[in-house]
Amino acid sequence: MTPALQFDNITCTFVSKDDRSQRYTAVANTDLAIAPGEFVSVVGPTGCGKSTLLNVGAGLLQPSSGSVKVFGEELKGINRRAGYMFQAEALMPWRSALQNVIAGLQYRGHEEKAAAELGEQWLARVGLQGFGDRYPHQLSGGMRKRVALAQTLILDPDIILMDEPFSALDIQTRQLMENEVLDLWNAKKKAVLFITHDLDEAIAMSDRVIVLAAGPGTHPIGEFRIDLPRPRDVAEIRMHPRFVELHQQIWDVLRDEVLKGYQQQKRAA
Ligand SMILES: Nc1ncnc2c1ncn2[C@@H]1O[C@H](COP(=O)(O)OP(=O)(O)OP(=O)(O)O)[C@@H](O)[C@H]1O
Repeated sequence: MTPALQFDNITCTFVSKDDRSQRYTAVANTDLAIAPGEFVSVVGPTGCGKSTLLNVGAGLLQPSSGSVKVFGEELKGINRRAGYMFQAEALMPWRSALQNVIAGLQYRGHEEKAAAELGEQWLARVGLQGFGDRYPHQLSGGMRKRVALAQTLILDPDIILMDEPFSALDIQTRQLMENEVLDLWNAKKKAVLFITHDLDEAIAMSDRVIVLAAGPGTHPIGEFRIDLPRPRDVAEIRMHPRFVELHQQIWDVLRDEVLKGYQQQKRAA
């Protein structure tokens, strides 16, 4: 089957922050393929290159070498078949929740009334019925994330790219959001590339977990199929004996990389 998103031998180098005459290789020779409908998480130590990889998949960053294919076609420019959700707040503070949700439809030239109707449906789907006229500052952090989720999914992307979308939330809200994402994903089965440094979150959500090495030159060093039953409740699945087993196996690979990443950050500080 043609992958929804395929990274072929991706390398990304940047001008080094410490010495501008040097280049820093963030990602090196990375291959990764995500099947249509597959939920793949990428975990790795802080600063290893997870976001860099996601930005390459989004078409926001041109790799130094290698190529990205989207449903078999070479990606040039922005990945229009993908929707994104980033860690940082992405809502426009001057727009109401509804106007934020339908922003992408408006940019694509959809008719206003139909867009607003669909927007209301999506607000209801993420549990925000009746909140459409609130502005971002009038919503809690969890509600703002729900608006951002609706804003991404309303465009019905074939690929969803998420970069630690819930890391700023408290644990209960986070688990609620994770379950909501899983429910929505279960209903439509899109390809998901989910970046996180939280191994529990990665296992609970995914079909497959990829472990990246500490930088420089990060690349996948482990790949684990998550053969846990679905549908899953992210809080309950953590008690499953197979979850504990998988966690142990993946942590065995990830632990050393996290330690290396930590040492590097200490040296850089
Ligand atoms: N535009 C850039 N210019 C220079 N260096 C960069 C640039 N973007 C990323 N880097 C460097 O590349 C490395 C990887 O960064 P990246 O943000 O991809 O890591 P990450 O794994 O997502 O980190 P975190 O887990 O902290 O979010 C870091 O050392 C970062 O400083």
